[in-house]
Amino acid sequence: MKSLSPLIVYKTAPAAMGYRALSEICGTRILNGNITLGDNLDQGIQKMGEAQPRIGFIGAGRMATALAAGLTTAKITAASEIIASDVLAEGRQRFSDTTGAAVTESNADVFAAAEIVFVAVKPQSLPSLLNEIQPYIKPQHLLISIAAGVAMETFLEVLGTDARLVRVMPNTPCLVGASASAFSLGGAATTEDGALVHRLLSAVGVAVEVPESLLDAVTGLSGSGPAYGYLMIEALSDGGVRMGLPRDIATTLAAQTLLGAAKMVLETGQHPGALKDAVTSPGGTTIAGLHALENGGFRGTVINAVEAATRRSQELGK
Ligand SMILES: NC(=O)C1=CN([C@@H]2O[C@H](COP(=O)(O)OP(=O)(O)OC[C@H]3O[C@@H](n4cnc5c(N)ncnc54)[C@H](O)[C@@H]3O)[C@@H](O)[C@H]2O)C=CC1
Ligand SMILES: O=C(O)[C@@H]1CCC=N1
Repeated sequence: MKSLSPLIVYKTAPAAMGYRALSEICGTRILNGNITLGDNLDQGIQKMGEAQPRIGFIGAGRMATALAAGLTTAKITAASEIIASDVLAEGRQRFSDTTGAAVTESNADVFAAAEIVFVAVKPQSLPSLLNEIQPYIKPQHLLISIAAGVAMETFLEVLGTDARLVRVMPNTPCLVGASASAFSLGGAATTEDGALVHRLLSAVGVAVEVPESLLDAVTGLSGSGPAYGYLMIEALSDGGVRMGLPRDIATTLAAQTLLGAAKMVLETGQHPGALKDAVTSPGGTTIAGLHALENGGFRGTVINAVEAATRRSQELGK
């Protein structure tokens, strides 16, 4: 085992990887919240709090709650290492009930306690928020914006170009470890910051790095996309009910069918069109259903939906 000073342990342990990363790096063990140092370490970090960068959320709404709950379920961090602020008591209550993490009314508290800070307020709340938090941001902070549409330039104009900033477009299935996220680095964000964000997002689903110019399209597709999926599931279920199936059975079959189709695309690597053809017998049932969908403009409607949501994301940033 290497002999490392606490400072190097602190800098080397990927922020937010928590107990697990510290253990891997320096052979520490955690007992009752205290670190037992590896045999060959020179000296010690006595308490976890001295070594562990924490994760903060400004805005404890639906997306922040889903992310925090997903991260703790994935054991990438502990609830005790998360703090969130919200102006609304209701938001704070829901966040703490769902995640078990600390909450506060004060955005300053979050910057004092956490080094990785997700900005998770609505785009419309951002202009005043940025002015408020500007004095709290120090070099140790990595800022992660999940706001739809808002370019990193808007942040950096207020915060200065030396702020370490990453823009992420996640989606709510991170709650169940099945999100699709994309991110871009900005400001003074380093490759290590990018690797850290990739690890965090990968713990709750799939994550890809894209140029910032593509993030509005990502928002129109996967950011908003879960809602399109729910609509499809609900519609399939309605179809089943119309044809006589009980509602609970229809919804289970509809959701599992979309899950199965998605897994087939991701796990076989086959083109969706080829997989569709494998379901479609000549003169059979599937082509009758597909014909009805095509007559209703299904593909064009879905393409229009992604386009409309992308355009709205672009507007929100203006
Ligand atoms: N909901 C979703 O599926 C997704 C949302 N996003 C983005 O995440 C962000 C948050 O969205 P949601 O969680 O859906 O909204 P939300 O409305 O559920 O949460 C936002 C929270 O921010 C709080 N807030 C407002 N001003 C504040 C301030 N000055 N200081 C502290 N807290 C403040 C609000 O009280 C609210 O609880 C948005 O920018 C949205 O574009 C991104 C991807 C998906
Ligand atoms: O509807 C919205 O504006 C947010 C951004 C992506 C998903 N929900």
